[in-house]
Amino acid sequence: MKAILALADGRVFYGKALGTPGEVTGEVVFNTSMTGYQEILTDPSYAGEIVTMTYPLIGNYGINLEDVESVRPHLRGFVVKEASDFPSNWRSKMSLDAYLKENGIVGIQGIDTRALVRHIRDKGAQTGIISSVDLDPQSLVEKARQAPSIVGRDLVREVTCSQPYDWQEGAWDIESGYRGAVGPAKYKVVAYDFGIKRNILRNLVASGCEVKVVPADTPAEEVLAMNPDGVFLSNGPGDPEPITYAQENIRKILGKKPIFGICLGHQLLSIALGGKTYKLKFGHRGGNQPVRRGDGHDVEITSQNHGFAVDADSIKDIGVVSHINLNDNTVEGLEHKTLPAFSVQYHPEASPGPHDARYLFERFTAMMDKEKARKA
Ligand SMILES: NC(=O)CC[C@H](N)C(=O)O
Repeated sequence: MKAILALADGRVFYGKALGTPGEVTGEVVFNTSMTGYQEILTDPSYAGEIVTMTYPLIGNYGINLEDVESVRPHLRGFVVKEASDFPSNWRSKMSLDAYLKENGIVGIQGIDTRALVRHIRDKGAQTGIISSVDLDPQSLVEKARQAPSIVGRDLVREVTCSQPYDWQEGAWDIESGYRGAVGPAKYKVVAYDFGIKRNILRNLVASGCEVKVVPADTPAEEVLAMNPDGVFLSNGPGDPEPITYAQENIRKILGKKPIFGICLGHQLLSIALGGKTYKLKFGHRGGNQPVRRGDGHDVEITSQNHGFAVDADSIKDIGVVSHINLNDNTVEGLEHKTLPAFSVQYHPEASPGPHDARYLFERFTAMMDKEKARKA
């Protein structure tokens, strides 16, 4: 079945339908990871986005039931050069195409993804449309132009949980799968779910935390009444600016409990501190983003997925920029100058991606230890 990907600026790509036939609009972005497509599909941060994989063959190890970051795929559409019809892996349960169909995700394959990515890098990420039901390029470009932009929209409400819940799953092991906690929990953590990835929760459990996940709009008073040792701010989709309720809650928790934020959580913490965010030209999405730690020569290779960033100047009076992206010198981490609060723009839980930054979970537990000792 034929399919078309059309961009709002008029560029059109002709390919074949992948997954569910239909039509979707979203912000067209690209991810340079060579593997990890299951984690990418199920990362709620991709809500509202049409994700293009730059690696040319996707789906070759199939779909298993374990490598998921949430219950279902959240991205709007999926673009690949070639989807493998012959997955091969001991854990594989179905093909990529079957999984996309089962979850109602519209995709396209067989287009020149290199040309698409060069176009996005030159012109910037923009709204696009995938369709296998309307094959008129002009009509599709027009629909892409009419579709809502990702800027200024609250996408968090679409992905956050509706009720609080406890999380118990820990790290994965090749022999036994996901394990529970390794010993009795030392820390009580409340995690704000702005679109949380499961591997963050697993890392918290593996670091000795008992975790309660709460909906994105849970009032700070309720969180403080649970008397946690620390509060975690999760990743999530879209523009951080319109998520004002979260910024207000963070302001109320700041200084009362240690805070650790990842990605959207980092952006929300920065805004809560008086900082500003802006939209990057085409974002950072992939598993090999180089990040410099501190002022020295320590470099981490990191997993990233973000289209917005924190303006360095806007936070210089309240925070120290702890990490910098070496590709474009953008802010990748922030530490409050006086209060126990820090955050990173990238993904230390590394799902998918390298594990260089796992130490940040220990930094959080060390911060909670210090606070406990100070209050004892
Ligand atoms: N992974 C994330 O949390 C992404 C944060 C935000 N939605 C951005 O695109 O910048």
